[in-house]
Amino acid sequence: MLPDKDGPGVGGGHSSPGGEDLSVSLFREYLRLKTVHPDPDYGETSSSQDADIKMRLLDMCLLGLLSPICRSGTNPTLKSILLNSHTDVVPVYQEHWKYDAFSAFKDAEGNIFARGSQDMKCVTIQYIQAVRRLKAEGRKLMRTVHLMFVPDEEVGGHKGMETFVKHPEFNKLNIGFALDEGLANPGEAFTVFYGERNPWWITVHCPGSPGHGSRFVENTAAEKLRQVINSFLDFREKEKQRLNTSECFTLGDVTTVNMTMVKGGVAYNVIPADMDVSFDLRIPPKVNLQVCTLVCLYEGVFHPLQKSMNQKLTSTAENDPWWSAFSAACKAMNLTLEKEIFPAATDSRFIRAVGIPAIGFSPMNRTPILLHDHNEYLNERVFLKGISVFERLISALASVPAFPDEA
Ligand SMILES: CSCC[C@H](NC(C)=O)C(=O)O
Ligand SMILES: [Zn+2]
Ligand SMILES: [Zn+2]
Repeated sequence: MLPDKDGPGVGGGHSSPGGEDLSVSLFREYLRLKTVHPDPDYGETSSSQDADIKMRLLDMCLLGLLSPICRSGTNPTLKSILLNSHTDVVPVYQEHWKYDAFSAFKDAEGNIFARGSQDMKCVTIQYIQAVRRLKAEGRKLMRTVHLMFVPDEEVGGHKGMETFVKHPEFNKLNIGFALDEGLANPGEAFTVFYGERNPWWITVHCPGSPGHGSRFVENTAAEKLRQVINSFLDFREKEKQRLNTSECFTLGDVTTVNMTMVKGGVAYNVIPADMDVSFDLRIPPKVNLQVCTLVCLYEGVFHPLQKSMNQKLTSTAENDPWWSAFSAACKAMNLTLEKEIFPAATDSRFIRAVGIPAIGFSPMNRTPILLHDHNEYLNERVFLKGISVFERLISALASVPAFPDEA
């Protein structure tokens, strides 16, 4: 995917014969690669080489490719900066799209429509182009910068970042601070995420007495199922009220509960011996997870598919060196930041879990949140501004002075 030195180049006002900025052309080219679940084609994303950036493929997982790329710093013993992005995208309902979701169609306003335009192929190309611009300008970076392109984030990261953070190769990168994906902001401000809610995907099994569909059988599975559904949905209603009645709350501050699957039954006239109901819960980092576990156990046997217990937050204290470099660079660019807890789950949770501070940040203001939605798009001007934003941020983060224990 990465073009050669003679390829599209660093953009920044340089345009292709069609008059399009070269970075935009590269972005659209990347959007056309079908790295879409359930059968993402990761092949092309990792096939090319780049003369500016040293690239290594690590094929340690069964399905995916993990590709750390490094731009060496002048002091390689210092902790490095990780710019992480996932290469996979979620499926589309093509019939609901105005344009082919993998054509990267650009309309007259410069809106580029494609799956992944917000989540998160924009950020991948912005990182690459920002690092190249720094290189082209001859800027020396004190700390090494690693770009990592990981697979399978959209299906839980098991064959991607979850595995990679435990691998010795990850350790060798000596990462001190990471950037990963965030969300668009419809207003003027930019949202930054310093933590995430814990995803719990649980199935409650409701066994009961079977019998003929014409009788009043006691203790049926459906009665148990109803109790379970009622208590989960009652809690959902309370949390929804809490969100709607407090101005200071965002989605990341409350627990969401959604019933997402129900299974059971074999025939109209046979009372089933069991029924299953599944929920997607997202629990804020400050909620006591032990209590949640007890509540769930009280409801019945449950089999968690996802049950993240990681409650680590990244410091946004004024005196934190990483945050202070990040926020000062944003201030210098007159960007207003809104700090939030990420409502869903990203690879940042695995990075934070191994003790590395991570900030979720996709520089997309004046943009509706359309990740996983129909007609996902990003405007080319917003995209291009993001490259300049990352250029300043990367430079600031790579210049964070050595800590006493790094000397
Ligand atoms: C829990 S693993 C699935 C990850 C997915 N991430 C996003 C950003 O949509 C989610 O939160 O559902
Ligand atoms: Zn994403
Ligand atoms: Zn996603």
